[in-house]
Amino acid sequence: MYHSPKSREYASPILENCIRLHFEDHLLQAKLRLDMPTAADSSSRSQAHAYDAWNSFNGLCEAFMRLFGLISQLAFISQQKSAGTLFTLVALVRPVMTLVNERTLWLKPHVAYSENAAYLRLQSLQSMSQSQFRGDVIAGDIAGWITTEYHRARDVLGNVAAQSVWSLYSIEHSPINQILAEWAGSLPTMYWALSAMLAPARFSMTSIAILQQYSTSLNYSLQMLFWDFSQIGRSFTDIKILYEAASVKNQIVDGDVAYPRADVEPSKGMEIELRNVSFAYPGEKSKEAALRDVSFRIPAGSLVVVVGANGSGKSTIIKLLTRMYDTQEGEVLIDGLPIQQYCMAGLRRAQATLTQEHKLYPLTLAENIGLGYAEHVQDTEMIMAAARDGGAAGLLDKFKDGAQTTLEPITTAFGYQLDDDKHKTLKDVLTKLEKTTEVSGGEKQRLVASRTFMRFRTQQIKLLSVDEPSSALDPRGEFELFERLRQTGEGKTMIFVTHRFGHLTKYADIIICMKEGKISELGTHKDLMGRDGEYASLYNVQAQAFTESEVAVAAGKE
Ligand SMILES: Nc1ncnc2c1ncn2[C@@H]1O[C@H](COP(=O)(O)OP(=O)(O)OP(=O)(O)O)[C@@H](O)[C@H]1O
Repeated sequence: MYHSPKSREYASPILENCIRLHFEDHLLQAKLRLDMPTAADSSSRSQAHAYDAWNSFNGLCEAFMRLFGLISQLAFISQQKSAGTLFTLVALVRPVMTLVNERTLWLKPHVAYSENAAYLRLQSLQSMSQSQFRGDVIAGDIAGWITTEYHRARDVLGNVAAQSVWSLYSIEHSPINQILAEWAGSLPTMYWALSAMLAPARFSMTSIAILQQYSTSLNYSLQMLFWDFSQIGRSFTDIKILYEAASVKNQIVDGDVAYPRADVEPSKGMEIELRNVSFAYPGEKSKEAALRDVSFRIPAGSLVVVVGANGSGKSTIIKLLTRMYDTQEGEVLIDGLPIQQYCMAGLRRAQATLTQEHKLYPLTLAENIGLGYAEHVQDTEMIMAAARDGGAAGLLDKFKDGAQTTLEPITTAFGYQLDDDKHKTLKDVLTKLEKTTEVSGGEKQRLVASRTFMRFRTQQIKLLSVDEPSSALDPRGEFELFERLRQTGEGKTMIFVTHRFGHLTKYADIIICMKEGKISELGTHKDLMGRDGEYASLYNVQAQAFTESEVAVAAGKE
């Protein structure tokens, strides 16, 4: 059969597409028919991918082609007068030895996982560079802590090999098999040479044949050398890309003025002013900017409540104050100086934020809370006190390992070629390893809130920004959290972004009401209620809900 590489190049993508689409359709239907409990059960969750089908098909074709090639080669050699069956057997010794001695995991159903605490710690810390944690890492100023802990874990790991499980498994522990295989590789040459010596008349072409064999192996060695060099070239490119990534310039440029400034009267709070600020998120598709010509001034130590409809720009104000972004127009002034002039680390050390975007780290509960004050991450007493403030103390008691529990640990476990019926024991092991400890959304919010209370213990906080952190909390939990935050932040500047602002309004010095990226109203509760505008309407909707529920409760009692 004539086989053209060009025709293969053309046909292969078409065939791959057909097979892929066929199996994608098949998998889609298989997944859609699953009910909720079955889908949640990891042992029955389909781990198949449509591209596996193509890979298997491709692999099978290659294997058959190779087998066909081998049979043709063997048939050709055994037909040669000067070679015969004995030579064919001699030529087969090495490939057979290699095949028998090869330790490969690919053909065995297996479950692999790591138990090495230092390795798992390294993986957890590495995962904290992912974008989902960026906000927390920047606001919490814990990049330094992560790096130190990473180096510590690497020292503990020492020389323990961290390659993939497949390469670790295939490493030959004794070199004897390898040496024997090398010798076996020379057997054909020895056969030719010996035969030529015993019957020189029959082997007039012997020397040429040996030379031919040498040239074949030389050719092979050269090809391998070429391949090695191309690999080295690729490695250099990879290293270059790595270095380039590390030297990419941040868009937010650090300032050099230390915060708090020595030339400003000491105060417990931070003075904030926004002057004609307009801001659109980089790459945002919306035609409207998130903030448009926003101006206000918050004296140090004020309690501010920001209200407004979804998407009106409330959270964006907090993001500008933590310098997650810089304004495109207008100015943000902190204690009278543009925010860009301050050294970011100092400015962030003076801030505590609590938002719905904060995440749980893949670390212990103690570290999740303690990282609010990285220097005291080992201080159990302080952590427990912060957990009590955040309403998470009861939660820590719930677990067998208490504060040392890791809720969402990095999992290194995976299974390969496991059949539901045949490999039940391995499947059970995998299910057990994959199990994470589940907590409710409200419990997560309590843990994250405890981290903020831990941060207060640095005694450096001058601004507390709270952005709707209580969506999953029950009403009592939310009320208690806001009360504790308010009391802990007494005297500091506090900004609360919330839709449920009823119980905060009586403490608010300033209420900012946002609408479509602009300030629609600004003043005290009394002022704004008197105006009977946007704020009054939002307030009345809440008040009405309370009144209606009271009427319903009263009606139920009758
Ligand atoms: N990271 C982002 N990238 C692009 N656009 C964003 C981003 N975050 C917010 N926006 C957009 O900016 C506008 C203001 O969003 P913002 O989150 O400040 O509103 P909000 O008043 O806090 O809303 P909510 O009450 O729903 O939390 C919205 O139109 C939103 O879609």
